[in-house]
Amino acid sequence: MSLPKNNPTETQAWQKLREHFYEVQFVKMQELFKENPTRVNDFNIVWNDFLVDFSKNRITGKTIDLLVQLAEDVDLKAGINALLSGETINETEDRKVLHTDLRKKPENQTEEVAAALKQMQQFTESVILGDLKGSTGKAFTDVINIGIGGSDLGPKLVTEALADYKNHLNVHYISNIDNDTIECLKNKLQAETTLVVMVSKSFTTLETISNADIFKNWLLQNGLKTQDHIVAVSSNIPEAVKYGIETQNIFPMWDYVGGRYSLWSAVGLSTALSVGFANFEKLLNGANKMDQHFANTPFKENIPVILALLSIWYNNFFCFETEAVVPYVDKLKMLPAYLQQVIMESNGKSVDRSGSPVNYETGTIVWGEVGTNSQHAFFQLFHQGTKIIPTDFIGFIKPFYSSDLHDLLMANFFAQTEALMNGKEGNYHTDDDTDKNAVYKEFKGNRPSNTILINKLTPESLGSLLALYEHKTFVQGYIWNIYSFDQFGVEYGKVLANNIKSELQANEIKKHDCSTAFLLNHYLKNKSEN
Ligand SMILES: O=P(O)(O)OC[C@H]1O[C@H](O)[C@H](O)[C@@H](O)[C@@H]1O
Repeated sequence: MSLPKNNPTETQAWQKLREHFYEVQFVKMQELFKENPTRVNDFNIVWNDFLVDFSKNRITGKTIDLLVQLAEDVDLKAGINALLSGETINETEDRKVLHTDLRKKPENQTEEVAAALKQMQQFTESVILGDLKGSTGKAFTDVINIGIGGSDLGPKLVTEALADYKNHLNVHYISNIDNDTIECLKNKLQAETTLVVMVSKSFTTLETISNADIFKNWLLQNGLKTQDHIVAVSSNIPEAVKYGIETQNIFPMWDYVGGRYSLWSAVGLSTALSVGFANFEKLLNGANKMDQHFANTPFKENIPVILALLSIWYNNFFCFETEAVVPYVDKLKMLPAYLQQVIMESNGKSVDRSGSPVNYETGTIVWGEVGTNSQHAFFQLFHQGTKIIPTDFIGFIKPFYSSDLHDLLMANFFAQTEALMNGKEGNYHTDDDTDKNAVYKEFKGNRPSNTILINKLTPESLGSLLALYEHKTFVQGYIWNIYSFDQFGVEYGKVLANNIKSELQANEIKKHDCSTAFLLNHYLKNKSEN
C-alpha cells in the first residue's frame, strides 16, 4: 500500500483550524488559566513514568478537537498502521521503514533481527569480560566509534545519556574529518588495547572511510593486525569485506532502517559495549513500550500525536519557525543535535507525496541546549524577544545520585515554564513610577511550552523518549504529505565536495561561480604558507 496523498490544507479540519486561529490568535494563556483553574486536567497525559503537561500552550479544547480532526481527515491511523506493519512507505527509495521491528519483544522479532542481537550480545559480552583480546593478547580498554550522521549521533547520545550505567570501557566517537581531533585521541590511547567500530550503513561515506583509514594505519604502525582491532556495522557487507573486515566481525543492518533511526540496530554496538547488552535491551524495551502507546492510544491521549499536532499548530498557523528542546540534565546535552537530524533530515522537504511543490510550511527548525545553561544564554530572547519559541522542557524527578542540588535544578525547570506562560507586568501600568526601568522589566508571558517530566533517566525511559520524538516526526511528515524517510537533499553537496577535493589535490581550480573560485584560490594560495 502506498501512503495516501492528501494535501492537509484541503481538509475540512484545516479550514476550520484557520478560522479558529483567527478567533484565538490573540487570546492569552494567562486568561485561559484564570478562566479555568483546573485547565491542566484537560491538557496532560500520564503514561508509564512520563507526565506530559501541555496546558501551557495557546490552545483551547476546540483547538485540540480540530487538530485531532485534522489527523483523522488525513487518515493518520492508516499511516501509523502502514508504518508499523512494514508497508513500503519510503516510496522514493522503494523501502520499508522498520526501525520499530528492531525493538520488538523476542517472541515478535524477525529471524534476522534476533540473530543480529545475538551476535551483538556475544560480542559485547566477550569484549567487556576481556575474553576477546587485541593482537598482543591484551583486553580492550577503549572503543572508537567511527561514523557520522545516524551512525554517530544516536549512539553517542545514548552512550552519554547512560554514562551512569557505563562499565570500564571508554567509548570515543569520531565523526568529523578533523585530523586535529584524531591526533588528540591517538595521543591519549594505546593502540594495542583499542577496538575500532566502523559504522556506516552504506560503507561509502567519505568521512567515515577517510577517518577509518587513519586509524587503520595507526594500528598497522603499532604492529597490530587490523582484523583483531576493527569491526564494522553496515548494510553493505561486500564493501566492508573489501575494506578488510572479516565476515564474522561485520554486524548487519538493513535498508529498511534509516540511518537517523538506526541506533536500535547494531549501529548501537558502541553503546552496548559501553553500558552492557542488558541495558541496551532495556533501551529497546522502553522504545517498544512507546511504540505500543503510539499504536494503540486514541489521538487525544497519544503523546507523539499530541506533540506533533501542537507543533503543526505553531508552525502552520502561528508561523513560529523554530522550536526548542531543553533537557534539564547534562547527560542529554546531545539531544538537540540528535533531534536535528531526526526531525530536520526527515521533514526538511518541499515536494509533497504527489510530486508537487508544497504551498504550506513543512519541517520545523529544532534547536536547544541543556537547562540551566540555556537560561543564562538565550532565554532572554525566549522571555522578552520578539520571536516566540515553543519549547519542550524535559526533566527527571529522581537524579541518579540523590542530592539536594536536584531540587534547585528542578526549581529552575518549573520556574521557567511558569515565567514563560505567566510573564510579569511592569510597574509602569500603576502609579508607582519609582522604577525608571519598569518598562524594560516587563515580561509579556503567553509563551508556550510542553513539560515532559519523567521519573528517572534510565535505559528504558530514554528508549521511550527517543521513540516519542521519532513518532512525533513521523506524524508531522505524514500530515504534511511529504516523504520523511529519504534524504536526497544531502547528496548534492557530497558530489561537489568530491570534485573540489580532486581540484585541491591537483592544485588546479576549475570553473566555479566567482565567490567559490575566489575562496578556493585563497585557500590554495595560503595553505602552504605558514
Ligand atoms: O551510515 P552512513 O551510510 O555512513 O551514512 C551516514 C549519514 O550519511 C548521510 O549524510 C545521510 O544523510 C545520513 O542520514 C546518514 O546517517
